[in-house]
Amino acid sequence: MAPIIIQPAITVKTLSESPNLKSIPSNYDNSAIYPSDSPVSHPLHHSNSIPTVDFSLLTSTDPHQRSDAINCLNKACQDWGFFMVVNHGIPENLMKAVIDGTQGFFNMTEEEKKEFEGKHVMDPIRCGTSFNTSKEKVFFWRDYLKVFVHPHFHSPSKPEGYSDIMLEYCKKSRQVAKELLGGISQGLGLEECYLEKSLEMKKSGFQIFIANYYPCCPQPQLALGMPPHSDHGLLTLIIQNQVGGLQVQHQGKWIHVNALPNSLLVNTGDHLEIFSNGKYKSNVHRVVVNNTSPRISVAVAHGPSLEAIVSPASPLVHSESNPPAYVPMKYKDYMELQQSNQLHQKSILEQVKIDEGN
Ligand SMILES: O=C(O)CCC(=O)C(=O)O
Ligand SMILES: [Fe+2]
Repeated sequence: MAPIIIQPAITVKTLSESPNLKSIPSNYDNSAIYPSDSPVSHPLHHSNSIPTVDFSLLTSTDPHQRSDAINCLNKACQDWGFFMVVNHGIPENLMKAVIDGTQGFFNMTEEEKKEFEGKHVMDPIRCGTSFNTSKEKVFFWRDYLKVFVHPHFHSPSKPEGYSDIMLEYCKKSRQVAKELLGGISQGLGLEECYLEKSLEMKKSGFQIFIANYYPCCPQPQLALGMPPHSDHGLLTLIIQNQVGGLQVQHQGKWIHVNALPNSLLVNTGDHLEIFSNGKYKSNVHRVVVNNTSPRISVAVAHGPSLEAIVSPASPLVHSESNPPAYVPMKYKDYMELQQSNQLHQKSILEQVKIDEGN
């Protein structure tokens, strides 16, 4: 049985709404563990600009347009592990409905939300605060709802209409992820469907819907919404309520993400790093909070089948010139390990990495 998560008595949203809250409780003060480090760059000048992938070119019938888009996508995976997708075809009103429905979910009373709390890290629906309060001494300024949505669709029964919106959005998001992964597969020199086939994604690819609520924080410089971490899986697609806070690590610097309206933000995950044998490093990102506007984000992670044993793709490894750099591991075991521990940098990926020189 997967480990149990014990939740704090109240959510951070309720805590943030306490009258006259001027400072944060010491168990939310992350400044000793994560001291403010290097200055954060706003991507204004060219070298810092976050890559943008035009999805309409990737799906174009013109082979030149498609091949340019594939090059752009693969360069983004190699240089950043993070990119924005525009012209993705997911309707604006559906994206807005997802954010509004998520607001509705977190607006429910503590008692109503308790019903969806879940107990174990592999429960298909669970909401809570921080990341893993059973393991953390200091909590993050974040409430979450995590729902397994593929191959079996789950959803909380409240608020009304949320489930239908989630279903529609997750379907569309899966389609976008499939096209991106096809382009990535080709960019790695493989057939378009190689990745999808070898990781058994078509029927049983795992998809998880993660809704995040970062309330206003009276001392944002001391708190952290999410610590530096990489995601499990292959690609995470993120949308937000136009309030910034996501920062990505690039060439040793934190870059603040200014998302284009209606764009999708995409992170490459640990399993793309493993599959590509380290060519595409999973992106490290974090979330900072502010004292003026609550931030809502919805991150949908797309991974292999939970039963797939993920290892570097065999056509990409050569015993002498490019030996496998990661130990094969079942995706389900990897995910359970990540969710059962503290979230920190790439600590789980380090455990499957084969040390150079061994
Ligand atoms: O809130 C965000 O923008 C990112 C959330 C995130 O990194 C995650 O849920 O893994
Ligand atoms: Fe993440």
